Amino acid sequence: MTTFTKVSPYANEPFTDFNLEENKKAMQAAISKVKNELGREYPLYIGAEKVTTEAKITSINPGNVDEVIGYVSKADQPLAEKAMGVALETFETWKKVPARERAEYLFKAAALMRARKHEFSALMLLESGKNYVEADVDTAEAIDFIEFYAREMIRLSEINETQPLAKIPGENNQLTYIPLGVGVIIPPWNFPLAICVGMTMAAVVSGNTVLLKPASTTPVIAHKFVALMEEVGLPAGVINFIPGSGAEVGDYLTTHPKTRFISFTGSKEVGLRINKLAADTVPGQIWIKRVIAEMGGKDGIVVDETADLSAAAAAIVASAFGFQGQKCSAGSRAIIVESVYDEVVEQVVALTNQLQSGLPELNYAAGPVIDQTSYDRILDYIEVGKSEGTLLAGGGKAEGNGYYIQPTVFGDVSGKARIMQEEIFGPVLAIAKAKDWKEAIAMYNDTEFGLTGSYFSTNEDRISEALDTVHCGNLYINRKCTGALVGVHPFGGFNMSGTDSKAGGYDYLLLFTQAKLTSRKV
Ligand SMILES: NC(=O)c1ccc[n+]([C@@H]2O[C@H](COP(=O)([O-])OP(=O)(O)OC[C@H]3O[C@@H](n4cnc5c(N)ncnc54)[C@H](O)[C@@H]3O)[C@@H](O)[C@H]2O)c1
Ligand SMILES: N[C@@H](CCC=O)C(=O)O
Repeated sequence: MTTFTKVSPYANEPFTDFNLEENKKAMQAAISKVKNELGREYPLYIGAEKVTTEAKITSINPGNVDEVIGYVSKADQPLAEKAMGVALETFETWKKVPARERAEYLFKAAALMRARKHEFSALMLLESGKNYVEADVDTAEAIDFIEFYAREMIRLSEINETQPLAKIPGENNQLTYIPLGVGVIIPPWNFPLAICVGMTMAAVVSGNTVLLKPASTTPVIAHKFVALMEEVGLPAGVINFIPGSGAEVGDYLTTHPKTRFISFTGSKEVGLRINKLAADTVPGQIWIKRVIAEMGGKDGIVVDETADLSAAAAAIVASAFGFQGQKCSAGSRAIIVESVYDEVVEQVVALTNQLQSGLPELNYAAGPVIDQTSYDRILDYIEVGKSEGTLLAGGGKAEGNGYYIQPTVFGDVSGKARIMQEEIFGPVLAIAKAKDWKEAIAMYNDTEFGLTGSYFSTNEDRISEALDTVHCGNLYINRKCTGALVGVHPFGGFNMSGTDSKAGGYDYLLLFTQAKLTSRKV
């Protein structure tokens, strides 16, 4: 590669306005195109080899369970081992590719993804059950991650100029950020493009090679991204695509002596397991594995009596039910000061009752949840909720040939109730009453998680105290607790929400590098 893209200042990818008929039509056309391509087979990528296995993951549309999205080959341990060998070998050449050249592959990928934006969103919508806006936001975030990390790698490679070391006579000192080695990338299904792309690209642009094991419910959209990277000419073996069972392939690679780092986003249970397994050294291992683990949340919105109550109610509903509550940032709790409790709850219930369930491709506000396991778990939690609070909206299954659940609201829930403490990861909102704003903040802080939170108030002294005392990685004032933007709201949580890696922030790439100091006598 010789000619480089001119690098403009980073800016977020704009969202599509689906109120405009032309944009709605463009998305519908993309859905029709993608539907014509459903049911294909997809291979593993191990270096330059495309491997087809007999065992397959069948990916289905959660909103219409008779529709197969695709059949994806499935890696086992011998194939994972083969991919590890290729990734190790490729690392020896990839780590020597200059940072600017590595970034160039990302700029090309971002341009191509932007040109095919609705196609990516349409496939994601069919495979994961997102509506138009949610899918569009996910694709925009994927583009943002690519653009942002490409620029970040360039910045990091020039850091000697931007952050010079203190000078002493007789020495020339330099600090450079070099890659780690082979990493295992394990994304979740709920941001099946953005998080998969962000985690993979951060590792790769930093000079590492990776084994990408996508979530088993959304492997086809992950494949589309891997195929895009092949199209832009990323050398074979830099990204090895190995869908497979988390327990089988995941555990194998987590405990592998040559695994240098594991970048995981998913549930607390799996994150803690990876952290534990990775901490044990095995014969042949000469490093401490680095684990980046972004996990679950029990996020909440606190409303005091001085707040704009209508804005608070709208934010509660958007945060609780966007993508059916299947976001780590979902506001699954609301804690409201008693003097305005009834008024806010009344508005929340009215707004929730307006959310209609139906097929994502017809752009209903409320779509399906991801699979049978989630569906059963969420319905079980709804039954728990019926004994822990007052059912105010929803409360069971919704119509449709898929995993549809009514947006559900429980009121008068105690802070210690299971539905106030445990991540449900579905369209279930628990509301609690607090005697005053201080008690409300204390209730917000009383969980093992600490990912996102919002505080609604117009009182500056309280806002100032909330900024200090609400303990979470992403705290928002007078707005919803979902929707972090790359480069604007670096994202990651405290406590059992993970390692607070701050994806989309200026520290993120440091997690995929090690700093080397060289000192030369002159
Ligand atoms: N903090 C964040 O930034 C963030 C972002 C998105 C989702 N999440 C969390 O992710 C969860 C939902 O996603 P999910 O259902 O895909 O989570 P999950 O933990 O079930 O799975 C995540 C990934 O881990 C893999 N996996 C499963 N067992 C494994 C093992 N033993 N070893 C290695 N990998 C294994 C899965 O196949 C998948 O690819 C929620 O808890 C949500 O809050 C967190
Ligand atoms: N970054 C996303 C959440 C990612 C997890 O699911 C948000 O801010 O809403």
